[in-house]
Amino acid sequence: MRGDRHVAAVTDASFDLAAGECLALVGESGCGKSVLASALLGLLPANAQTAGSAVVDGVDVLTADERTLARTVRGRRVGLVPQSPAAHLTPVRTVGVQLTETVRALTGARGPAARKAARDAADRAAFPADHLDRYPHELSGGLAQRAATALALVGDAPLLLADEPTTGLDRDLVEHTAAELRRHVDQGRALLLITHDLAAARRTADRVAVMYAGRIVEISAADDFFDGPGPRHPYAAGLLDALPERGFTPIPGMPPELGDLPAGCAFAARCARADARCARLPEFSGGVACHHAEETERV
Ligand SMILES: Nc1ncnc2c1ncn2[C@@H]1O[C@H](COP(=O)(O)OP(=O)(O)OP(=O)(O)O)[C@@H](O)[C@H]1O
Ligand code: NI
Repeated sequence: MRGDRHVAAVTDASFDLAAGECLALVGESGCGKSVLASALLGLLPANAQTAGSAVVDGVDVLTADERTLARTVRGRRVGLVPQSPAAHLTPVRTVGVQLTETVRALTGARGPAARKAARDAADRAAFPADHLDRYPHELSGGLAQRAATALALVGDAPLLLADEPTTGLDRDLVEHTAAELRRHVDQGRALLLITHDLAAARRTADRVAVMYAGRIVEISAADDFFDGPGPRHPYAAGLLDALPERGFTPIPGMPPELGDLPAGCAFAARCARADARCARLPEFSGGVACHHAEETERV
């Protein structure tokens, strides 16, 4: 940022994701989820500084040059399911034409072969073939979502990245989108699902990663997280308790400014269990970053 100031948008994030697995990345607005996703697509702003590595199917996307990213990563190794399909699709071209263009760009196929590959991608995303000649504004929200997913599937990328794919959709459509994303996982793709919607995460994910103030503070199996024994990090427990069906109890206070983080645990100021140890940054170990995780009952 201007002057010498900087924002630690994502710090020490470490996780792996296997084929056929879905990891849900959850956390409050501004905690760094989308920045992490942008890093995996090589789409960080030009002034961003990175360290470490993020290997997707053999390519380190943090150090790869623009040409490598454009030719081998975006669409080919990582398929993006966008947050707002209506804004992602080109308004002046039909879905079929957009799909065919994407096939050409990613596979080099031409003519009938390209059109067949476009129809196949539509089919895999459950987009109806008789709607391929429609323009985006002629589609319902659900069909626009499937059209955008079809575009993400064209390059047969082993990793799908979905940033808030269910935001703004009504309940039926959320269920539907979650089920369809899960189907792609069951067919062998890896899915990083970024979401505010814990219900959608529960429906789709094998594991849950909770992010707070730029750090992953807990990673656990979705079954453990949602159904018991429950989250181990007090922040993760707070997120669950804030759900309407779990008492609607908000976490007191606000997350810290990422440009002005405390030296110790960033959650301590809002945490009922905070004590002197929390002035020191907790190590991430055994799936959780909290000084209290080992010695007490799960919260
Ligand atoms: N180019 C940038 N310059 C300065 N700060 C940035 C930049 N990009 C992101 N940030 C900051 O990084 C932080 C993380 O943003 P990010 O968009 O990843 O949050 P998020 O978890 O995706 O939130 P949301 O749930 O609202 O989408 C925010 O505090 C944001 O202001
Ligand atoms: Ni975001």
